[in-house]
Amino acid sequence: MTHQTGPEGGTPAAPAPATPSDTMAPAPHATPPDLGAALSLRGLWKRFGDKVAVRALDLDVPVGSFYGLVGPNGAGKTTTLSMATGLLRPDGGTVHVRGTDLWAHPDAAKATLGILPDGVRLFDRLTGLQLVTYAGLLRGMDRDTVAERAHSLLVAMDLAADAHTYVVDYSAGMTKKIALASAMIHAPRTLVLDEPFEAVDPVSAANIRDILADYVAGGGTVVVSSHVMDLVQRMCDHVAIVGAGQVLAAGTVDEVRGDQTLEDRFVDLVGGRTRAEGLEWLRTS
Ligand SMILES: Nc1ncnc2c1ncn2[C@@H]1O[C@H](COP(=O)(O)OP(=O)(O)OP(=O)(O)O)[C@@H](O)[C@H]1O
Repeated sequence: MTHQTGPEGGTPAAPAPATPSDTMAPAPHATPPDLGAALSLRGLWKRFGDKVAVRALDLDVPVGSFYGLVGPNGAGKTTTLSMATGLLRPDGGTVHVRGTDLWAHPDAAKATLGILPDGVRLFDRLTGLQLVTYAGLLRGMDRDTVAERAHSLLVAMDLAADAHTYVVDYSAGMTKKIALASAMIHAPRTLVLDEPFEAVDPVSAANIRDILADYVAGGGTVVVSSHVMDLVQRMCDHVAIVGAGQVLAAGTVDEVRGDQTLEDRFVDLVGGRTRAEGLEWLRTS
């Protein structure tokens, strides 16, 4: 269980204290990072101009968990994962990857991570095979191992027939899959995947779920952000619901959802259901 949950499990986490001026003051209840966790975030803050995207966010991802991060649009999921993986420097707070302070020792921490960022451009003038190979060589792997794994990954992602197609000519789903293959080639201990199933067809999604489940069964840790509650409920063993840059609830999926579906729990915590008023003009009959 992550430290955000109360003794009852998936109860809402105490809201991080918003200081009157929204300064990056550490939370008074601050607990030290969990150095045994796959990922331990403490007091993360990120601002974009006047907008506070992430506000004193704490999260612990246990080793060997399949962790879902869910939240409404603009909740701060991508910003959090970007800070947690070394892509975006936090304004405040710390990130520990299995006990290593990521922002103090980025090379050591990042070597153990595989990352599928959201919206980051790939070297799309390479073929799929070249891109995955390049990712392996960049990680310092030898050519024979890279060639062997690249082949296996392309088969697993159902991309073998398009191994020699330029990535720029891939569909959105194919691009997602080749980026995922590139994130996995060095057999990282932790995979952090931002919306890995977006635009991916159902058969490929099921194949990817199997690959990730095997990876977790073998001791790996997966963190995925997703909007698809049903998928998270079926696939993940832990979940954090994020809203307005804070963790609203976190723990095992059963703890967080209680006797509700995860989707109902999500709507309860996040709110925001609106009645479509003023759209009468859309009715055609
Ligand atoms: N580079 C940026 N510049 C300015 N504002 C940003 C930037 N990146 C994110 N934001 C803002 O920070 C907030 C959190 O954005 P973020 O992308 O982290 O949300 P998200 O939970 O991943 O959303 P979604 O589910 O829609 O992908 C949003 O209000 C967004 O507009």
